[in-house]
Amino acid sequence: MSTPVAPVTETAAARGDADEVTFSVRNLWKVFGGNADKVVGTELEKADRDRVKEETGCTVAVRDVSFDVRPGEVFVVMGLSGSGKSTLIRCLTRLIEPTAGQVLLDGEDIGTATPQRLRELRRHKMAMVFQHFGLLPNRRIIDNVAYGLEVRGTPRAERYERAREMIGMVGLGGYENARPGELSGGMQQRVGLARALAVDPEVLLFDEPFSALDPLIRRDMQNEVSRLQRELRKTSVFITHDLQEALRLGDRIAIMRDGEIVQVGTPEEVVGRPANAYVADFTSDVARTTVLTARWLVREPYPDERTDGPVTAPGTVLAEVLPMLAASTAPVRVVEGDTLLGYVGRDDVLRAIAEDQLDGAAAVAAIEEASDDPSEERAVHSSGDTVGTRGPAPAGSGA
Ligand SMILES: Nc1ncnc2c1ncn2[C@@H]1O[C@H](COP(=O)(O)OP(=O)(O)OP(=O)(O)O)[C@@H](O)[C@H]1O
Repeated sequence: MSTPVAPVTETAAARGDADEVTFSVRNLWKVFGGNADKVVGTELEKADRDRVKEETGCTVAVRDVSFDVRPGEVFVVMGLSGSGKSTLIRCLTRLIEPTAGQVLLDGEDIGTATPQRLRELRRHKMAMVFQHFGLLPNRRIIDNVAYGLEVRGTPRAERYERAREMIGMVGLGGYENARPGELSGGMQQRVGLARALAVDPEVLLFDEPFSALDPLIRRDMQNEVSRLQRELRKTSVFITHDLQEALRLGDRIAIMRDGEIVQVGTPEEVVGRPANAYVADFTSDVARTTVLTARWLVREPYPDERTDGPVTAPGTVLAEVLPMLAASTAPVRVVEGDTLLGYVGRDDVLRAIAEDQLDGAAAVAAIEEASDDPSEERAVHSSGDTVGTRGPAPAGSGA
């Protein structure tokens, strides 16, 4: 092929510059109960939650969690109720004191910050959006949005100007003087969002912000967050128990189970190459063609294959690649900027669809079989990143 083909690694696009990190979380633990010191650093560290509870009366809410959040990314933490998501996000700001481990924000150790420094960080660097909005009911919308700036001591005219701007940004222009009780749930959550954005934080923390909203409004709010994210590129940690929400919003998703992170990966990695049977089961209802993109399947051309097919971007989902392939006998050319990454043909997409037809049980069984090798299991847990056995080989590997 005359055009250079960039190496395609599974997470290169999502990872960006791996050296840059906003949040760095290392071996974080939260054990609720008076005997926490009898758990971390003892042989009970490895015991399951029930045994720890039985022997010490403690609840292991977060267990030895490590991950990095990179500047500008939306890092979603997803898990069922009780998996430890809320505890984890609260440990990031020390709203809950971690039992052990380290949280660095831009390299600064949150754990050793003085109460005053912690207040400064919470006021200037981070803002939180809660499930139950947390609005002050007797204050007007504009006062609620300006609240964080008021606490910071920003002059009145300046904070109202900024609040008005943010209210406009979330689509609530005209409601400045209304009270929260006069607004619908979705609108109140927009106020919550405007309030968080008003302080121009470096990091936005979302704790199940849309769980109380009905499905259509919820969808609306997800689109709103996506739009704002495209415009503002705020580093965000987003907690949800809804897989579709995680897939829609996350640049990367961490899946939690019983306090542990079982996989961290892009939506494609989590759906296309689940790290274990639990994740496979979790994602088995997701239509792969709506999540996997051309980048996932891209390959070198076969000998004598036509190379004049339609052009598409690597981020195009397979559901949209399909009609292009139906209209052309040549494979699609996957192009990013000026670089031809490679090709995706009918067979490639058909194979991906065929895998989608595997029933959940078959997929889970295949993964269970693959993860019988204990070294693989260790790899998943030690790196915290995706190390699966399924998925296509990268282009250039001869696959
Ligand atoms: N203050 C607390 N004291 C004792 N146990 C707690 C406390 N807070 C949470 N837990 C326990 O820690 C575990 C993790 O709870 P957490 O609320 O973090 O999970 P979650 O994934 O956010 O669930 P949900 O979505 O239901 O809020 C649960 O077993 C919960 O009962």
